[in-house]
Amino acid sequence: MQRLSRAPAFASAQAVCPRAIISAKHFQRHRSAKSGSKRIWKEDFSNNSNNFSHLKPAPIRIDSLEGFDAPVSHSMLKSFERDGVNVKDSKQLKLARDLLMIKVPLSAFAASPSPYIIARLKDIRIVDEEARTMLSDYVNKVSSDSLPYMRVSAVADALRASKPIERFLLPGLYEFILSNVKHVDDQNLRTLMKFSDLRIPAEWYPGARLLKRNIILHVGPTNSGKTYSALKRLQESKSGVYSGPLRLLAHEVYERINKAGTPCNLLTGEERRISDGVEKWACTVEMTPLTKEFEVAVVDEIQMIGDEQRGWAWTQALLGLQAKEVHLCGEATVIPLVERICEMTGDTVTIHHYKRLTELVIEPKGFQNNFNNIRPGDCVVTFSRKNIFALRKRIESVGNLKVAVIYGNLPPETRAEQAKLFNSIDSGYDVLVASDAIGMGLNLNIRRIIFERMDKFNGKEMRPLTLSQIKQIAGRAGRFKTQYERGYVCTFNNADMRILNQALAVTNPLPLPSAGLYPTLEQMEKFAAELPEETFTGLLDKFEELSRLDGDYFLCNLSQQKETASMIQEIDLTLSDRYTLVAAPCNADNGIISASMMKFARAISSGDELSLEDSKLVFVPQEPVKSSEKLRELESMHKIIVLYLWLSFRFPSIFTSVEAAQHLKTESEIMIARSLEELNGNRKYSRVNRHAPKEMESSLNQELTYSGLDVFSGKDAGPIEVEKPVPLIDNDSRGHDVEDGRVRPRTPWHGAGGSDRARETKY
Ligand SMILES: Nc1ncnc2c1ncn2[C@@H]1O[C@H](COP(=O)(O)OP(=O)(O)OP(=O)(O)O)[C@@H](O)[C@H]1O
Repeated sequence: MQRLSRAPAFASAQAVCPRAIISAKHFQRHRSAKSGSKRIWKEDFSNNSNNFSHLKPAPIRIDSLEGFDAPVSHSMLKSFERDGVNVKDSKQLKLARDLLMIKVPLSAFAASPSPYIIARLKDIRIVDEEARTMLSDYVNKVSSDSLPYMRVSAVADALRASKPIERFLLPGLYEFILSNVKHVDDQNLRTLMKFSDLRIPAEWYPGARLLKRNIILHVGPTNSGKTYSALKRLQESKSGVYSGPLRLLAHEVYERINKAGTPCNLLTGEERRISDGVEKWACTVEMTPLTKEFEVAVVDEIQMIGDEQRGWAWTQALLGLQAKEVHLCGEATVIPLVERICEMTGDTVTIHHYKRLTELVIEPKGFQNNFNNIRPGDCVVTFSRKNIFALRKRIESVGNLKVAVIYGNLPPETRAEQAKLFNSIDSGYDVLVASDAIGMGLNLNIRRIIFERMDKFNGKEMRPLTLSQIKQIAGRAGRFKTQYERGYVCTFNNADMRILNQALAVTNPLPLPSAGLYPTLEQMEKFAAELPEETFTGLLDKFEELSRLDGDYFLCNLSQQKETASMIQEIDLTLSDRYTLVAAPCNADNGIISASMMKFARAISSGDELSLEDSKLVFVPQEPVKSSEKLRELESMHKIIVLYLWLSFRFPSIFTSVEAAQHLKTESEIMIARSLEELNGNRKYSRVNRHAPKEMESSLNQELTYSGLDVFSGKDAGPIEVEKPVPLIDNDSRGHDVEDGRVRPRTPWHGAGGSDRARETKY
């Protein structure tokens, strides 16, 4: 692997930086001499946490406040009144509430900094007393809302969105240090911070900025006809594009438009049906064409702009689509965010509100843990694959009912097939057992949604469902113009009914605080040129650490990309290849899929053609499989084929056997469907008898508190009385804290690279 040499970064930092010379204005105290050891550092912080007890929210400054349109609970209002807050002033109230929210995490950030923060400060030669002072001063500045680049509202929004708070506070801390500490000054670091500056993403799309766009927001609950109206405009237009979250939805629109007699192209990660001169497009949102001009664009499920992993694709579509009329369909929680973004881009915003077309009723008694209560048209929602099969077995054993299943790991085609079986009166299928994969993209004739549980494993821990998830899933019951126009919803366990009642009573859920971003290839190339020795994972880490964002944006979680990057690190590839490969649909936790990814990456590295047959990675059995484990393997085979197809569009000279791959894909889908039919779960369903989730810090809890509702008491349920929220008066638009940062911190990863080297260097 070709490498460019450079001096050890930290050594250069030591050479350049003199010891602490702290600006007299901001930092009166100097760090104690000769106390640089880690041990002393740790003791200093742990033993002196009381030193930070003076950290109190500063007095409210009305002139710096932002709009606030949410209700608060009576008890909170009373407590603010006692503290002298004029609760009739929405701005004062918002700041008081945000300050209350950030007080403890901010104090903790300064008083007990994590080893990560300590290490970052040490990197820039700030340790011990100086570091302690720095953190304390920074936190005081933040809580007095006087730093233009780190506002109280932004910190509170980050907390509400469960963002890692220290990650959020770090770029601001760097900025604060560089504007106040003279010894931290480094050209290389300034350059790195410049290339990772993500504060004005609207500028990345000059084509769209040249247009006067009208953004039409269609907001409302599920089943309210939002997408129907937007698609009508698309159909009437001369040229237009639909961007949806799922391959299934892109296919549906593609077929609908073609059926109506207008030719339409299809563009998804792994499928392209494109003809010259065709002016209508249906795409998955990541594939949205941003260089073509359209009359009308429709972006579906716009609330996914806040999705931790995929949010960037919606942001890119919103900022970059070149269409005079851009229709966004989704939840009302996006309104303030879209308005703020459009204020920046200069686009006009028109909002259309929708109401549910059908009635949704909460069954007061719930399901009462009785399988004899299952009826045709019911959909039981649970979140583990094993539970799905166990429940199917149990339901089929109790009554004379046949159960279809839908879960995320199934190919979209199989999910659509199962939905069709469930919807059809003649298929013999009566009941559906499904995961939250039913929340989007499927037309389902559901009479009643029954939540088997209200929490879900997120890869690390069990987390309560978010309000948006509960509403999205519950809203699937009762579909317009089907036999079940009135929908019902309940839970398996009585204890969960309280959460369901509360969640569905919320009419003003927490607004989405920010939109996702992802570094562009150009940004990564420039950034990498400064760090030619760095691995791709290291580059992503450092980009994440240094990137500065306006409060309306967040950097998407790059952990999946980093996992793939680490996996293929030893393979000789260009930066651009790596950038492409880390975005591939690849689950690094799945052994078979990651082994395939390695083989594919090696083929790209060598430049040798690789057919799917020759790769010997995929084996599709000729008979249905009989166990859940074997089915899982078959599902993985399908994913490898999809990965191959995905790569075939990006590296067409390497992955050439597209037709054979498509054929294998269809074969595997057929075999998965047949296996599903014959598979008899071998796990017995055991009823989970739990009370409502205990985590009082949960995101749902926060959302409910925000909405002025009482949160889980842990008591057994039944319908509850909902406290009436107190509406507030003002609804100002939020200002932007965009500023031209001029100061950057020194970091230890100093590279000597020029910008042209990134292309030459193999990463
Ligand atoms: N005016 C209408 N005439 C006929 N059918 C309609 C009309 N409006 C909506 N529908 C049908 O009602 C169903 C729900 O509409 P649509 O998919 O647009 O809802 P939505 O608000 O986008 O919610 P979801 O998130 O569930 O997609 C669809 O089957 C749609 O075809």
